[in-house]
Amino acid sequence: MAGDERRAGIRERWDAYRAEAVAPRLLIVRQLPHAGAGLAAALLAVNVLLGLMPVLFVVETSVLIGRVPDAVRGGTDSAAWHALVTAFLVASAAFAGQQVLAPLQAALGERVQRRVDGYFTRRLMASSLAAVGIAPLEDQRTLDALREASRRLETSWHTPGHATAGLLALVARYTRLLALAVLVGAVTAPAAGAAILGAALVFRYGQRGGQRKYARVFKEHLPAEREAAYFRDVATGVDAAKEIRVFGLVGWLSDRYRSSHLDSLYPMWRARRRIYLKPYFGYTALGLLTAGAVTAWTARGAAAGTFSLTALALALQAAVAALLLGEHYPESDANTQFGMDAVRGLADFESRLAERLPGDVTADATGDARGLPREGVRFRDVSFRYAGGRRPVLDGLDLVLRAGECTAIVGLNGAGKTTLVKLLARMYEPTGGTVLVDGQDVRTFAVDSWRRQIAVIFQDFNRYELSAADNIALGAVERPPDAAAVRSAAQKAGVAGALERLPRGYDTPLSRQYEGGAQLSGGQWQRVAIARALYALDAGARVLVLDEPTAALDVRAEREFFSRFVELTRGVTTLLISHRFSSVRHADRIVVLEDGRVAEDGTHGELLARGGRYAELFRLQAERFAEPERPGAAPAVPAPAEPTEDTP
Ligand SMILES: Nc1ncnc2c1ncn2[C@@H]1O[C@H](COP(=O)(O)OP(=O)(O)OP(=O)(O)O)[C@@H](O)[C@H]1O
Repeated sequence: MAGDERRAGIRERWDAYRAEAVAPRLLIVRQLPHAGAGLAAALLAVNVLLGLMPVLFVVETSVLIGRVPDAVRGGTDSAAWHALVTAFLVASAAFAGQQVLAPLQAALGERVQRRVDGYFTRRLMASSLAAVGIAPLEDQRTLDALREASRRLETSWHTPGHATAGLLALVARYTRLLALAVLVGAVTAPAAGAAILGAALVFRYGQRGGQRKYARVFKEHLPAEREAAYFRDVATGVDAAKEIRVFGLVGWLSDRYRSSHLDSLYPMWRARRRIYLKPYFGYTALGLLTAGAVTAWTARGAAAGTFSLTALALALQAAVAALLLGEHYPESDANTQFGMDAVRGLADFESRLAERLPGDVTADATGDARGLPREGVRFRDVSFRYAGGRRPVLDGLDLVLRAGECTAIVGLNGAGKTTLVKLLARMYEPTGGTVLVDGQDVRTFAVDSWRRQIAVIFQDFNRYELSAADNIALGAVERPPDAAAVRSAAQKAGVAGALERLPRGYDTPLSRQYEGGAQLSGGQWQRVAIARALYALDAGARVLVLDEPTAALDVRAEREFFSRFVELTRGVTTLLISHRFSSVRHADRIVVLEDGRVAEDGTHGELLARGGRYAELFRLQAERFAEPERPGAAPAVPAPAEPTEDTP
């Protein structure tokens, strides 16, 4: 019974060791082909030679010592003297070879590292972009795996490439250890060689196994470290620079950084002492004992006259050099440990993506959506709940977006308006119900084909650090670059003048990070985003989605945009989301979203006449604009941009 338990315990420990130490190493070995067979073979050969050179040095210096008495006796013209010189030259060559090979090992290792990291980065990008929807990229465990995979590449430190080169560098160390142990075994006694090898390996296990345990602790305290990194980034970045100063956050930020940094460091220091310090005494005692025993053995042989001078020098040098190999290998250990974690992170990330998470989008359909919708898009009994969400955001939603019409959606914050857009653009799959395009399930179309029919300006649209022209042309990358279409879209969005006045016109990078780059205002950026959507329309998109398209525009610019809205969206199926009722009233139809479904539906006039939710919200906003802030004071905000004949 006790034997069974012991066996089960050993098996369990072996399984854990295999999962933690063996499997990741095999993963790294599998990266080798990405370094190129020739380069990997060259580095392997250099490492073998680099392992053998110090052994040759030990042998030749021992031979040299052994030849000294005869050479001294024979004089400088004797054969013994020439033999001494030959041993000296070979030892020097071995030493010089080591000096030449070490930088070569570093240079080839760096090439291996760069190639493997290049491959790894491409694979990481491809895997991230392979997610058809965005649900997997919002899952916490998937994100953690992605962070683990990308963190090392961001810092270019302990990357998968470093791990691959580090693993090959171990060949040099172990070749040397093995050869030295063989020498001790051959010269002193096989048992002495085995003892030296065993002691060095136990020492190594203490070092490398300690590193593994330390990496485990490091991972456990990653959240505190991540928090510290966040505070550091906020303090050193430009995004929060204004608020930090205005709210006087400088001292607070430094304190928070310091406390979270120390929170992550203290337990690691404690763990380091526990993992390395105590066992260190045990390993050192074992090393000293082994070295003492082998030395005594060798000395006894020498005293008995069974050892030549060469053998004595060889045995002592080899034993000491072998025992020293039980140390930490700076060129390998941290690199393999943390680089392996990155490789494992990518493997985990890819397998998480392969699992279908709730809300994930299927991409196997091949239907062609070109030219659709001709009749309209229908949300039929659609429900949606975010992964981990407590309540559904959409709950049995029935809504038709008629082709060629503009439908506006209004609703309170969090009503699910943007979620509806994300379902339309197939960022998620509904958890219930169906989205139909001209009566056909949207899932029967190839995702790309359907997305090409949609031009969206998201509320949190992207500001690409690219030229102004590229920022607009990204609306339809499948179309060959068309400068005239870019200018026309900018013109329609009312931003052409501002872009032409930039230092290099449309070629100006829209970021101060680049030389000659320019920074646009919030409103100008929004117009660039509108231009991007209009460019997509020009390229053939049939559905225009505007999620708060004028939130950053001044009143006059908003008015100007909507005065041309009908002309810009003629014949286009448009979905407009806005909290500004002065914008919404331009729509052919207005839908009020509440509790995950349509609460009201009609034209502006109809909804006002009904006196329901829309009328209530409209009135609230109109009063906000119409009422002076203080009795007798002028209105703080300009009056609504549109005529107010319908305003009660
Ligand atoms: N990625 C997400 N994961 C989990 N919950 C989310 C996610 N995105 C939005 N939600 C939640 O879904 C609800 C609806 O959000 P949505 O952005 O669709 O609202 P909205 O009507 O567009 O709001 P607003 O008017 O403030 O822009 C909110 O309660 C929000 O917290």
